[in-house]
Amino acid sequence: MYTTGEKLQLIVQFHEEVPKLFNQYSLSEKHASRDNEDLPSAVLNGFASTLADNNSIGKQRTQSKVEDDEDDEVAEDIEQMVQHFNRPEDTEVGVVLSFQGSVRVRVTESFQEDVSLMFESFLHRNGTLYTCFTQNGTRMYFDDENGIVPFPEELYGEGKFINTQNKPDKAAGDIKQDINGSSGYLENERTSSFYIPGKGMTMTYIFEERTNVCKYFDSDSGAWLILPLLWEANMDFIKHRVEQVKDALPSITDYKEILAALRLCNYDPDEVISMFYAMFGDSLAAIPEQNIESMSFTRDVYEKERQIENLKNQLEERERDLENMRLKCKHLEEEKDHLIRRTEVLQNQVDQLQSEHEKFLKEISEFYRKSSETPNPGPSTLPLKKEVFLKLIKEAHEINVCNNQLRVVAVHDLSDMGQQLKNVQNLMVNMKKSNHELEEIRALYQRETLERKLLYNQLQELRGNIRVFCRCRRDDGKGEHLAFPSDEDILVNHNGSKKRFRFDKVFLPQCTQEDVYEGTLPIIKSCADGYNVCILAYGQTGSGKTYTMMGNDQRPGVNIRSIRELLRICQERERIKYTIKISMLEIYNETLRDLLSQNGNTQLEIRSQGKTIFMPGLTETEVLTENDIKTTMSLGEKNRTVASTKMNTER
Ligand SMILES: Nc1ncnc2c1ncn2[C@@H]1O[C@H](COP(=O)(O)OP(=O)(O)OP(=O)(O)O)[C@@H](O)[C@H]1O
Repeated sequence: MYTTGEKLQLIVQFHEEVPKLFNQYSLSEKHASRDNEDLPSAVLNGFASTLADNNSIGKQRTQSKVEDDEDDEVAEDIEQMVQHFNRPEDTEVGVVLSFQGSVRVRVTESFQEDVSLMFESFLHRNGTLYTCFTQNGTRMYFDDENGIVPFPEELYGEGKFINTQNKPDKAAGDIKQDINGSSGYLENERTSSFYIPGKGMTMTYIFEERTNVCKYFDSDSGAWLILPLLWEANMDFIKHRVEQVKDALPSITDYKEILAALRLCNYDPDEVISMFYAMFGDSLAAIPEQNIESMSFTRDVYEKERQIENLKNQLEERERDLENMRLKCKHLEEEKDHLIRRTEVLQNQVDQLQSEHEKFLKEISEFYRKSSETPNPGPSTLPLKKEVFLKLIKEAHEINVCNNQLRVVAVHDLSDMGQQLKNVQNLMVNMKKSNHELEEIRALYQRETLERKLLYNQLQELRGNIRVFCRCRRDDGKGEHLAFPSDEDILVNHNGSKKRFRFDKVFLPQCTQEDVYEGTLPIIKSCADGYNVCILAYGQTGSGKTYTMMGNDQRPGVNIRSIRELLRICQERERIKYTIKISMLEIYNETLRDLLSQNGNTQLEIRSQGKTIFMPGLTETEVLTENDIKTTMSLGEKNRTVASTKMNTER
């Protein structure tokens, strides 16, 4: 994992010259681990009970849980075969099945006959289990495509029949008698035999016993339900007991196996230890190194799962905090804007009052000046008439009144202005405080965003740095060769044999371009956080690599959608300056060609310096908008098409 600062580059390779190792490694690794995991449970749980008519079996019937996909398939096969032998509706058929032992089909009185079929299991060396039976001297089996067909002869040399026609021995009969004291066709229903390495064929019997069961109260259904194994594994009470068993028997590495044994033994670790000793004896003393490794690996997986869960919770909590802060920030910003507007209004009022005040003072001083300049007509020079004199006194009085009124108004206005100034000062102080608070919240927000990003990328790393997805293309012309038992598995049916492949995710033929893109979205986000990411399409010619990566105008592929998302993230993060550059190159017949060069045909060389691999002269085109991307990519596409046409003509 490298951090690359601000430079992001998405290199898309188109051709299938990419080493196959990449895919094969992850496939074989996963498949191998699954095989190891499944073997004990496939064998131990190989008991299916399918009941066409429960009543016909009475109280003794056994309902075993088939916990494995393969077991399911076998049970299904058997059911299909039984249907093949089924009679019309008026016939009751009671069936007791054990696919490792024998199967009896009892037909009631209306048929007046008993039909007994012996079922056999054939274990192919690739792990496929075939359930066969013999009809008219021919060994048959149920094939998913063709129904019931003769068992292919070529398979005989590729595997072996297990527990073929194992008749229960005397001991089994004795136990049966002791326990039930009954006889009849149900006699061996719980009896079977099983091959134990080192011990040979060993008789088994299903005992009915009371055991403690750990349940939880499910408030949705209002019922007490059995805890799934994985949940139970995380309970301190259980963990402690599992550790006790592990400490005593380090060679027992399968966590699930210990848990299952604990369940069986009433959660008594001593009993579990005794049971394992009885089963495996001295071989328990030898501790193969790889078992210890695998044990610590299992522990690591649980630990990682817990970490992922914690990280997820932390991430959610941070996101909630961030949302609150974002709201608070927004609120403070609005308050700040409001205060600024209010301050501006008040400032205008103050300015207006001040100019009015100045104007008023001017008027007063003008008035005084004029009144002092008015010549005092002396009694000697101007004989003052009585009326004029009275008029002047009246006017002087009025002016005095006016003057006093103006003084009152001026004093009032001045105190008003003082108050307003005080308000403005308070507002300014508040605004500074809010600004400070805003800065603090902004810093906190940035810190939280950074932490969220780190947690997010940590989560991605924990989920696995290399993820292999498989997209299956619709092909209406060909029959159904693929089955999809889960989101992560593909079952390939080839000439009657089935092979299971496991991926991080399987996209069914009906999955859309959006679905596939959704799968890649998390790593696009990591790319914007400065991590190197690579999305690679690999597959047979015509399998849909170009369609998935490029798509068309109506259904754009992963490339266009990813860069669209990158552009969106870059625009959202205003404070960071991102540069997005595109390079396109093609590898064909061991030759590298720069698809964005001027002539579209420049050959390139690969060089390495330390751990860095680069191609000197590879064109990098900067893109700013989605249109730029489309133009650049269609230029690359055009050069690619032209080049391949040329090559075709040359051949
Ligand atoms: N999921 C799909 N849905 C619809 N059409 C598809 C799908 N996948 C592929 N196709 C179509 O199948 C054809 C072959 O696909 P595409 O060219 O993508 O294969 P390719 O793996 O890139 O082949 P090559 O290796 O020869 O370049 C194209 O016409 C494409 O439109």
